[in-house]
Amino acid sequence: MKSIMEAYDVRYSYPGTQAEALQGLTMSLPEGKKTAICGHNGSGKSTLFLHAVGIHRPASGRMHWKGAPMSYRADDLKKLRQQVGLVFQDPEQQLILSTPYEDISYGLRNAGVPEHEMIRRIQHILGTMGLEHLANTPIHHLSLGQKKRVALAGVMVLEPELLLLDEPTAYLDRSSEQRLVEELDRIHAQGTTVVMATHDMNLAYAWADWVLVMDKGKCLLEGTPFEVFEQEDLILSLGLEPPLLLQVWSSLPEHVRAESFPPRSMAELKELMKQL
Ligand SMILES: Nc1ncnc2c1ncn2[C@@H]1O[C@H](COP(=O)(O)OP(=O)(O)OP(=O)(O)O)[C@@H](O)[C@H]1O
Repeated sequence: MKSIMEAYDVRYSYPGTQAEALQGLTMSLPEGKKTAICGHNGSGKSTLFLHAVGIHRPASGRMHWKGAPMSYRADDLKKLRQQVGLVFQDPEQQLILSTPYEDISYGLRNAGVPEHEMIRRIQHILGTMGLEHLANTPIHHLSLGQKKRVALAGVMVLEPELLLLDEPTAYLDRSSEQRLVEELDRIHAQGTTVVMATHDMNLAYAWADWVLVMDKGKCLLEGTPFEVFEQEDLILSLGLEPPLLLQVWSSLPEHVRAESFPPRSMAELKELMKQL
């Protein structure tokens, strides 16, 4: 599997702290896939993302982008941040201007995109993300789900090759979550590598092609969702909840499991249940 970004033995401590947030992190993100990075609070997921866009720099070890060591020169970082988009967990940290239209145009303006091209790209992203009617609404009037979509639009308008999302579904209701996941699938289908950090094992299992599990600033496990989550004892020992679909699957009779694949959705589980 070709990787788009790698970390090699990366160590990092926040200024003024003793403890290391990344403690020799080695991992790779597969190109063209949907990857979920799981881990409990403080395992280092956000710190990894901040390294991925060059906001933080390893104290030791290396980050690689597309097979080459990352360069921290200002112009290279500017280029990197157009190719690697990061959506923060809290949209308030990301949305700085007063309306979605202005906010989405900010990155394009910074990137020096000509005015006519800027207008075309903003109209396109507002349309594809169903945000046209909110374009000139004050951001503080938007719901959390709407703010998260605007923050995503502001990153996607730069057409990154790698999209990183930190807890994109946190605090969203079921329908807003569904809508966001559909949006991510659409973005992925158009060729973007998509990576989300999440606490939601059910979502990671159902959505991802590839899963990384982090603990104490290291990557402990990686593989397909089934390969990772079938290691139930390890998942539990890391304080994570095994996905519900797999818990139900493992309680099905041996003969049903022997003749089928583990379900990735409720619909697939219901089909299996008919065999009982
Ligand atoms: N700005 C900061 N200053 C000091 N320490 C920090 C800072 N941000 C994170 N840390 C510490 O670094 C470690 C890794 O935190 P990080 O936010 O990367 O984890 P995370 O897996 O993203 O957690 P969460 O799921 O809660 O977002 C934690 O011990 C955390 O307390």
